Amino acid sequence: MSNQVYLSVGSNMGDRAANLSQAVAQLKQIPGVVVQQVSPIYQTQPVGGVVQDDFLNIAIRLVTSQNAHDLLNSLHQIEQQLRRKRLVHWGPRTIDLDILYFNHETYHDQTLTIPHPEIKNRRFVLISLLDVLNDEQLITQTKQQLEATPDQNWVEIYGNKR
Ligand SMILES: Nc1ncnc2c1ncn2[C@@H]1O[C@H](COP(=O)(O)OP(=O)(O)OP(=O)(O)O)[C@@H](O)[C@H]1O
Ligand SMILES: Nc1nc2c(c(=O)[nH]1)N=C(CO)CN2
Repeated sequence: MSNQVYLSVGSNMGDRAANLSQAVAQLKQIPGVVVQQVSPIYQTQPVGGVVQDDFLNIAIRLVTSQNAHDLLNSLHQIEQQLRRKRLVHWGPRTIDLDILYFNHETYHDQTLTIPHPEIKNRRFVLISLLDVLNDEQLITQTKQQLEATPDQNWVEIYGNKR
């Protein structure tokens, strides 16, 4: 379980809170994954210009023995099980699971970019990530990114469910 990973999870279709909790439950079932912390749920204004319903978003801290590509495949399986359909880029979705950080690695190929390139552009990611980070370097960096982000979309606590 040597890899420290942070995820962002979002839903804006159907029973959004149920979608998030099912995604967390399914993450816990993946062999070689231990979920360590889940942020509060945030209700967030859609980022990116597509007119669509508000999202619920969470961030997750986990450790895994899987490599990044195997973890991404596992996340895609969860998305398929929750019947995500990819129709519109940055558009509505029952569930979306993004890898934000994988250790302190940087990586890019056709299927995977780490760190996720949109982190600093998304307040909902920065705010939820700060709830689960336990890495001083990333906490400092994330606070700086939050102060500097041009994203002005609202982000509010949705509830106490985890
Ligand atoms: N860090 C990453 N986490 C998750 N997916 C990634 C990552 N880097 C690249 N991808 C790739 O992005 C592809 C498209 O993802 P997706 O359809 O979820 O994009 P999106 O949710 O519309 O946009 P965004 O990734 O900016 O949130 C995935 O199939 C995956 O291969
Ligand atoms: N508020 C919010 N906006 C988004 C989100 C999201 O999860 N939350 N995901 C997107 C594409 O992944 C695009 N825009």
